[in-house]
Amino acid sequence: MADVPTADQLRRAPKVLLHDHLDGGLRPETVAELAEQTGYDALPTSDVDGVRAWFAAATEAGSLEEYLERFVHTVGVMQTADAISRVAAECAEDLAADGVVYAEVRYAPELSTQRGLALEEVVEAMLDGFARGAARAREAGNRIRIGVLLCAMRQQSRALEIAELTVKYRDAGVVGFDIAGPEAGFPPTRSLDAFEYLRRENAHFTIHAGEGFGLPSIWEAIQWCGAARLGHGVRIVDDIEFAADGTARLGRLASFVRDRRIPLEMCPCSNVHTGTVPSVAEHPIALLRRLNFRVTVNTDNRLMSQTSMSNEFRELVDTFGYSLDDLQWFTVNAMKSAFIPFDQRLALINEVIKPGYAALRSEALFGPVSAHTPALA
Ligand SMILES: O=c1[nH]cnc2c1ncn2[C@H]1C[C@H](O)[C@@H](CO)O1
Ligand SMILES: [Zn+2]
Repeated sequence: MADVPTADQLRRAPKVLLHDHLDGGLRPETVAELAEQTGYDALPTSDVDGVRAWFAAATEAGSLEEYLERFVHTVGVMQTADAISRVAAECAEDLAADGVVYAEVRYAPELSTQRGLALEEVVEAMLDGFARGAARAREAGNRIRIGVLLCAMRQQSRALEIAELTVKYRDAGVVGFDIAGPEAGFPPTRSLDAFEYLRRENAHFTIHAGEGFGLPSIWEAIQWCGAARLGHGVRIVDDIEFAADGTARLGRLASFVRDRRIPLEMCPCSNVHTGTVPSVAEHPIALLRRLNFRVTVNTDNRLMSQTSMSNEFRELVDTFGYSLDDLQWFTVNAMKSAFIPFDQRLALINEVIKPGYAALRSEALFGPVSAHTPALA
C-alpha cells in the first residue's frame, strides 16, 4: 500500500484550485480591521475570535440559502478599492503559502458597488491585489499564478453586463465568467443572453449547477448555456443507477458529462456545510473518480467552510485512502481544465506539477532531502 501523505507533504504538493470565492476567503483579522477602517458598523462583533466563530457557524448552515447569509459581512467590508485590493493580495499569499500554484478566484463585482464603486474599479482593485499578493508570495519563496473569474449573481439581472466586463478585461487577467448565488428558482437559462454573448466572443465560462438544485439545472447549464465546467455538479449522481452487483449505468446526461470530459469543480467540505451531501464519506467524489469523470478538488469558501486546499486533500486522504498518485490525478485534471491558454496549462503540468509530485514520491524512497543528506566534507 502507498504511504499515507503527511500534513507537510500535502502542503508542499503543488495544487490547482479552480473554484474559490474571494469574498469567502477573508482572514478574520482582516474582516475586523477593514470594518474599523471603512466605518462598517454592522459586524456582529468586533473581536477577532468572535468574527471567526460567527463565520464558522456557516459549517452548520445545512442549506445553500442559509450558508450564503454569511457573506453579508465579507461583502460589507469590501466596498472600497483599497479593501478589495488588500483582500485579493492576502488571498494570493494564503493560497501560495498552502502550496497552490495556480488558482482561479471568483467574485461578483456588483456586490462591491454599495458605496459607489464602478464595476471597472472593483475589477481593477482585484487585479491589482492579486498582482501584489503574488509578488509578495514569490518573495517568500512561493510561486503562484492567479486568474480571475467574474460572477454575476443569479438572483439579480446583471449577467450580460458582467459578461461584457469579462470580455473587456480578458487580456488583463480575467479568464472567465460564472453565475453564483441561490440555485433553486434561478435556473441558468435566466442568464442565457449572457452565455450566448460569451460564446460569440469565444470567452470561457463555468456555471454553479447541481449543488442547490438537481439534474435540470445541470442540463440547462450544459445543453442550453454551453458551460465548459460545472461548479460542484454533485447531483450528476442522480443520473447514475447501480445494479445489485455494484456496476454503474450512466444516464444520457451523466454519459454526456463524462464523454465530453466536462470538469466537475467539486468542493467536498462546502457541500457538507450546505447540506448538499450528508458527510465527506458519502460525497460522490470517490464514485465519480472511480468512474473516470473529470473530477477536480476545490475549497469554495475558505473562511465560511474553515478549509484550505491542503485540508480538502487531507479529508479525502483520511476518508478514501487516497495516495499522492490520486492527488496528482485531481491536480492534473484541474490544470487541464483551467481557462488559461493550453500551452501554459501544459507547461504548468510538465514543469511544476509532475516534478513536484515526483519529488514527494521520491521522499518515500529516500526520506526528505534535508534530513538525510550527509554534510559535505
Ligand atoms: O457554493 C456556492 N454556491 C452558490 N453561490 C455561492 C457559493 N459560494 C459562494 N457563493 C456566492 C456568495 C458570494 O457572495 C458570491 C460571489 O463570490 O458567490
Ligand atoms: Zn461556489
